Amino acid sequence: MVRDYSAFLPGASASQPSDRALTALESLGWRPFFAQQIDAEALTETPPVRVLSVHRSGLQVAGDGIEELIPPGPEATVGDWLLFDRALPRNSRVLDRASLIKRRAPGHDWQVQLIAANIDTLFVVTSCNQDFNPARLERYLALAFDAGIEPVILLTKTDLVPDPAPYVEEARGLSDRVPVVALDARGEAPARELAEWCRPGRTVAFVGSSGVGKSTLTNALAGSLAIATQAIREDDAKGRHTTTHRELHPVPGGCLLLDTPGMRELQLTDAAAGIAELFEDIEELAAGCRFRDCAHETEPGCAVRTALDAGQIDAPRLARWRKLKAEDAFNSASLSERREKDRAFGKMVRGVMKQKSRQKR
Ligand SMILES: Nc1nc2c(ncn2[C@@H]2O[C@H](COP(=O)(O)OP(=O)(O)OP(=O)(O)O)[C@@H](O)[C@H]2O)c(=O)[nH]1
Ligand SMILES: [Zn+2]
Repeated sequence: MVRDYSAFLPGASASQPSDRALTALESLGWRPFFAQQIDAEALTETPPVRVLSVHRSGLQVAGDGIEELIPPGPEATVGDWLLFDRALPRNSRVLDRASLIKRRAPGHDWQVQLIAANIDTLFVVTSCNQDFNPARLERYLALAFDAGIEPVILLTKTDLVPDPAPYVEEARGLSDRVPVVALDARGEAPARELAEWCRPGRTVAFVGSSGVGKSTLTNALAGSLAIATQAIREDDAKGRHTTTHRELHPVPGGCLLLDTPGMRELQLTDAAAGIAELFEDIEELAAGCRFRDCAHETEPGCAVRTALDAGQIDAPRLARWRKLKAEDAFNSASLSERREKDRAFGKMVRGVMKQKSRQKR
């Protein structure tokens, strides 16, 4: 079949998607950022498909008239765009990502795991009660910034407090770049209040602690769509039937909702850029300290302490910045240490092999 992909070529997006009905690809999140990475010929030869979920048996993908299970091979995660190679599916190329969430693998293995790609909005969810914790919110915000995603803070359970205003105020104080929405997650409010971010073709996800209302919000957006039980049957590479769960859900008439187990318990990995963005003011001050490695404690000429003493920055916020920096340094150091160890091990193995081959001669 010949398809007209001209609308996806660079420069062809003069009309905003909202002016007209979205094409099949656009409803899956396709936009100029991805189209710009390929030429028209590649578009017809290797049609773009989006990864809906990742399984041991492969990648569940969807495109314009395409629903396939690609065998394991491409280093992709849920939300990724691939150029589907029909002849050699495992060679399908992963397109550059607009955003990427990764994390340190759980346990004592320091490997980086890809969690989700191409999310547009990350809703950082907390409730107006004891779950509300500025340090945890900042951790998620830094992670979002680091991943290249615009975060939005969502305060749920407003119906359970006499006045949600103090929570809203504190959340607003975390960053002037992050919108804050407070609502009752049950009922009509989410569809209405989140419409700005949940437009067709946009990809959104919820993060937050257990019990804050992520499933409730998901159901509120998805309406009758029972996401938790939405299983798909597929044949794996060996023709066996498997039942899997889709993790990227097209919401009828709306956005794409990314709901994957990996989004829970996220840790910071190499998130220095995100922390720097969130604490821009403190980082700027720190750049003015006399010593480059200033710990902002007792060093002379410390611009951070001066600002603190002058009441220009908030002491608890400074403490949280320090903790996030320390945590990120620890995680990142562990990664590079591991790489260092791997190199040393590789060198040792090569040394032994050389010796052996010499002995054989
Ligand atoms: N009153 C009220 N209850 C809410 C609100 N949001 C969620 N709940 C309730 O809080 C409980 C937990 O909500 P969930 O949506 O399951 O929370 P979750 O974040 O998905 O939790 P996990 O699945 O454990 O990660 C449920 O009983 C919800 O009905 C809200 O805004 N107001
Ligand atoms: Zn200092």
